[in-house]
Amino acid sequence: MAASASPTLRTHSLHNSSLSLSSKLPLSSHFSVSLRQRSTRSARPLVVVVSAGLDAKPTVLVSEKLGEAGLKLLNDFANVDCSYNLSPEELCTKISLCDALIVRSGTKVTREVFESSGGRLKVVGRAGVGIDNVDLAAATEHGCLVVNAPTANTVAAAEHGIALLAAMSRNVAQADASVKAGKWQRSKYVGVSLVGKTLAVMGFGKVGSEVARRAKGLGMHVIAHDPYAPADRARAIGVELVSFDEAIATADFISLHMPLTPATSKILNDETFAKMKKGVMIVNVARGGVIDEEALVRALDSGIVAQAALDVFTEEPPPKDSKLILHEKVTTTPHLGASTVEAQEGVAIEIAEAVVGALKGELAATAVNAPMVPAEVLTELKPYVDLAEKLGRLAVQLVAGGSGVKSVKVTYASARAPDDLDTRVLRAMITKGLIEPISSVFVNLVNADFTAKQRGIRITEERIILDGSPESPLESIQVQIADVESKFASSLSESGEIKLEGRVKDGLPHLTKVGSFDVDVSLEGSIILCRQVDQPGMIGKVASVLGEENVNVSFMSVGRIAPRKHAIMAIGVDEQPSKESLKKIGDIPAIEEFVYLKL
Ligand SMILES: NC(=O)C1=CN([C@@H]2O[C@H](COP(=O)(O)OP(=O)(O)OC[C@H]3O[C@@H](n4cnc5c(N)ncnc54)[C@H](O)[C@@H]3O)[C@@H](O)[C@H]2O)C=CC1
Ligand SMILES: O=C(O)C(=O)COP(=O)(O)O
Repeated sequence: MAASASPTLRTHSLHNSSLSLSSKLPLSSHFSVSLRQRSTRSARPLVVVVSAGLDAKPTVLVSEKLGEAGLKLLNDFANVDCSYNLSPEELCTKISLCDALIVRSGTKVTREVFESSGGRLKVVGRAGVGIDNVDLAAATEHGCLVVNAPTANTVAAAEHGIALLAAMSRNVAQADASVKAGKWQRSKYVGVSLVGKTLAVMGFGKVGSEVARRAKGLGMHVIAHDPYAPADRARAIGVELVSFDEAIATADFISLHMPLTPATSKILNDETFAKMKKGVMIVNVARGGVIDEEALVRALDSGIVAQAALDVFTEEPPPKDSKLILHEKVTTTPHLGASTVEAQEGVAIEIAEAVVGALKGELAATAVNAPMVPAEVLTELKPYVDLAEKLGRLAVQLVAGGSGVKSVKVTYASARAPDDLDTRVLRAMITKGLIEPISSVFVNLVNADFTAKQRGIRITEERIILDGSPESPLESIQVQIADVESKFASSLSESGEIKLEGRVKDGLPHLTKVGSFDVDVSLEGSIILCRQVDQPGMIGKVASVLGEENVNVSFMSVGRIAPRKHAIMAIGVDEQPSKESLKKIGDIPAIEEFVYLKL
């Protein structure tokens, strides 16, 4: 066995993962960005994704118009069904035949869609930024990864914001309609200048900062409000970050660029309009729901808001008789922010690559409902990911029928500083190993914590901080299941939990401890664990039973507490022995108990 660094007595509890995944994972695009910003190890952090486990060509349903370049990428890999304008019922019917779904903002991917998929839907790709039309909690619960294309339409949306700002300040839409109606009303459509005016950018993310940059070029004084934006990024382009109240009270123009979340829903309402400068002008290319539309009509009527230019609406398309749409001080476009030729090609490629990659089980850079793990961290953890799943798989098979798994403790021994070892992937894989052998649930990184919680399994994690070299991320992983009976009593620790420990040796996962016995078994194929009276000839006896049935033994290892007392023999087998052979092993007089475990 590899010499392990000696543990110090310092142990500390990491965190209790019994929280549901959905409550911990990003529920809005801004959250996923902030996670990304936290990563210091990689410029482009990635996410481990679902392996779709597809034998045949997968089917991808594209429910809204997607750029040709993206369709080509999809067609090279999958059967692509482009069905636009599906009713909710038609979508629910089709989805059970699809492995992936690609949408824009016009398709509502509701809980019913995930339920109707019968577990086949593995990835939803949003060809754009906003994922407010996708029920993320339902996606997570169904183990479905949601990816978006967060960058390719940023400039298009920013340019549209500027276009609306300029058009609105000079009454372009109203004047155009008037000329077309045969009028020539030069004095009616005198506008206001942008130069020297204060623009408040609400939401200083990708689009907001591009709008700010362009507005600076127009000679505007730009301030921004964004509780999560780093001040240095704002400073770098000469923008001051201010409070919400200060932004709306000092602005001549307000441009909205935040995601629609519970916190931003109707953030412009009667109360906040009342705090604005009389005559303020408002641009919205974010989401209709961030404005209370009825309150906006009142603010337009009272003159608080001089004009509004809106690309997005609470209901799309809005009702034809909407007072807001028909208001003479309102300029509208039908959600065109992302609709440039260039942006649509870019978005289509970005989403097609993400969806194909996810279906292949590769890493996804733009997952919005799974933890982000930088690529190099993942590469390093790969053998430990295998080890984690296999330990979970073995541990749960040791549980005697009838005793439900409730409490699992995972202990990581490592010389790395706690902040330098991200265990979310390992925890998810242990959960997968624990749950999949005893259920029909497909567990992945997206739904692992949620599934564990749903099944009442509380997983706690602990770290043992080792002295020694932090070169390797982990020395060992230990999985303990408390308050259960074991099929194999020798797997119980002194305090009565099922306890397994594993290590990575030469890049391969090994089982290194069962209960209090040291063993050394490479974790592949299947394993027979026997407890026997430690005496000569035992290995030969078991091997000959297996040999008679032509079951290939890949390795054997014996661990004992003291010579000539009890020993545990771990035998790796390539084929599954018959019941008769297993019985014969059990009948060998010195064998006190044994168990057959599949990996
Ligand atoms: N009209 C259209 O066709 C398009 C609309 N969009 C929408 O534009 C919005 C922004 O998109 P991106 O800039 O790409 O997203 P982003 O995630 O890069 O930026 C959003 C910013 O809003 C901030 N934010 C979150 N909560 C906030 C709050 N309560 N107050 C102020 N700021 C808050 C976040 O910290 C983040 O910096 C999204 O709603 C997106 O759906 C994006 C592209 C096209
Ligand atoms: O990317 C976004 O958030 C958008 O709003 C663009 O929507 P669309 O893809 O044009 O339906």
